[in-house]
Amino acid sequence: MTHARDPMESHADLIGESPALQAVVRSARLVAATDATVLILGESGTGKELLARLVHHESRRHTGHWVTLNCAAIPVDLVESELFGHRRGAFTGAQAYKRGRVQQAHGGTLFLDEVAELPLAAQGKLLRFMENGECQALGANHVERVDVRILAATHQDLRARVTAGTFRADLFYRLHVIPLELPPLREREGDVALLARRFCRELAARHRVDAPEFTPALLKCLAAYSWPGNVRELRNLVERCVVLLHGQRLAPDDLPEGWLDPLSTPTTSNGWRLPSCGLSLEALEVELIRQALVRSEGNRTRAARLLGLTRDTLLYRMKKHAIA
Ligand SMILES: Nc1ncnc2c1ncn2[C@@H]1O[C@H](COP(=O)(O)OP(=O)(O)OP(=O)(O)O)[C@@H](O)[C@H]1O
Repeated sequence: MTHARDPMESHADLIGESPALQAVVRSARLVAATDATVLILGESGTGKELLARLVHHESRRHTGHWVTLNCAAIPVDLVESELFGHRRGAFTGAQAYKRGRVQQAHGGTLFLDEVAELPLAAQGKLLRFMENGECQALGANHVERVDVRILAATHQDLRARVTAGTFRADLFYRLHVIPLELPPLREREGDVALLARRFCRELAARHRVDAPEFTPALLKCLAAYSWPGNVRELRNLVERCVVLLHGQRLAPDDLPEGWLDPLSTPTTSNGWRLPSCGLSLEALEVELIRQALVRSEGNRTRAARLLGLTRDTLLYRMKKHAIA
C-alpha cells in the first residue's frame, strides 16, 4: 500500500491521445506542482487511480510515500482506525499499536479511493485533519501534526450524496477545490484502438505468446462499443484475446459471443445497457443484476449500490433468480 518512488518508474502509462483525455492530463500536471487537494471524478475504470499517481509523481512530494486507502473496501467500523491508527486496547481486538494511513503518508500523498463511501463519523475526522493538519489515533490522548497531501476519487455523484445527507457538505467543498473529471472511454476519440494495440503488445509479452492481430474492422467495432467498464473492460477483453486467441488475425466475428455485448444495444447516460424489447419484468431484473455484477467485478456490495438496493435485498434477489 505504501512505497517510496522508484526513480525509474515511468508515468507515460496513462495512455491516450484524445483531446478529451489530454485536457485532463494537462490540468493534472498544472495542479501537481502545487499542494492543492484534488478530487478525481469519472466512471469506474476510467483511470482515476493512474491519474492520481501521475499527480503524486509529478509533485514535489514524489520522493515521499504514496499511500492509498480504498474507502469502500474496509468494514465501516474499522475505517477510522485505518485512517488515523489506534493505540493498543483502543477497542476490542486492538492488540497492538497501529499507525494509520495518514501517518504513513507523512511527507507524501494519501489517495482516498471511493471517498463517497467514507462513513459520516470518519468524514468529520478527515475534515478536521484537512483543516488543521492534526490527527489523533483512536484511544490516544494527544494529537500529531502530519504533512500530507490528500487526493480523492469517486465514481459517485458526490453532490447527490450531499443532498441525500450521506456526505458532509463541508467535506465536499474541502475536497472539491480542484475537480478533475476523466471522460468515459466512449468519449475519447481514437483512444480505443491505441489502447487496444498497446495492451495487446504488453500482455502478449507478459504471457509469452504471439500477439493476436486486430483487423481494422474489429478496431472499428471496438471504437463503436459503449465500454460501460471503460479502460478496465477494454484491458480485460484484450487479455482474453491474447490468452485464448493469440497469434490469430481477429475480425469482429472471431470474438466469441458474450465477450462484447451487442453494439447496437442502447446505453443510458450512466452506462446501463437496456435490452430493446420483449423481456419480462423478471428477465429485465436478472439482466440488470447481471450487468451490475459485471460492472462491480463480482463485488456484491458495489453491485447493490449500483442498483440502489441494500446488499441483503440483492442477495435475496440473486438467490430467487438462481444467479451465482
Ligand atoms: N489511460 C490509461 N492507459 C493505460 N491504462 C489505463 C488507462 N486508464 C485506465 N487504465 C487501466 O485500467 C484499469 C483501471 O484503472 P483505474 O484503477 O485507475 O480506474 P479507476 O477509475 O480508479 O477505477 P475504479 O473507479 O473502479 O476504482 C487499470 O488496470 C489501469 O491500469
